[in-house]
Amino acid sequence: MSRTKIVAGNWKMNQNLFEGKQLVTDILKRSSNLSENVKVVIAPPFTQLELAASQIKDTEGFYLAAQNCHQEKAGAYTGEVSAYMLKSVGVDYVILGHSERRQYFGEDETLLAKKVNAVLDAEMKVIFCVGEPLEIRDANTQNELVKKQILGGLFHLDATQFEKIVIAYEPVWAIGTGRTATAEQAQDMHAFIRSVIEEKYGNDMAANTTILYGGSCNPANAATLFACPDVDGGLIGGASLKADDFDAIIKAAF
Ligand SMILES: O=C[C@H](O)COP(=O)(O)O
Repeated sequence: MSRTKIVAGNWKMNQNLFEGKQLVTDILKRSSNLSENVKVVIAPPFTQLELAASQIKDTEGFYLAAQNCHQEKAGAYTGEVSAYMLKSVGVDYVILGHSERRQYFGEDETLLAKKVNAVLDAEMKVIFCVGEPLEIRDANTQNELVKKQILGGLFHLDATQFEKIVIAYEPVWAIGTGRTATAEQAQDMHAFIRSVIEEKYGNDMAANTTILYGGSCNPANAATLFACPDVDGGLIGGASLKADDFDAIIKAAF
């Protein structure tokens, strides 16, 4: 088994250019000299990407992600940004399927499958988010929903393409709420996701796919979550906006 551990900071719609520049500087000050088996991914807003790319370019172990992209390469889509454009500013990963995109922008599996293709065509990797809202968790049908999200968004890919996918499990009820999934809940879902991957792509792919946990992850709970055998790091929201907290979470992944 050779899984890459990743700690990714999703800034969401936060930080102007100057605040973001300072945040990257502060993170680099604390978290450089990482071991090679942990990757740190910074996902700032579009406006920050080019600058952040120049700030991290000489620091080993740091990578850049965008938070979304359009599914087409170019055209009359006012206000949109394509994967092809993101690649040209040095983006390595694109986050797709985040529950906020699903909820506020109506993104469904059909659209997400096209976006996944666009990112892979542009030779970047995908951090594909899945996760259930509270009512699904309360009804104990979270496995069915997460399986449907993975099937619809990713299972059209061949094995070579699927190797470029990182999955992030983010229970919607834990995002920005301070209510974290227990280590047991996270482990159960991550193991289930691995079993779903195994059914289609086999044991090696299942064992090698990086699966992140996201949802109110912070310095106090990161080590416990990351100690779960099927949790390979985290997708961090609020705590990624504070350099000290993000650094502590990164160090919990070692
Ligand atoms: O993408 C990140 C997640 O939505 C988690 O956000 P949070 O850490 O603020 O709960």
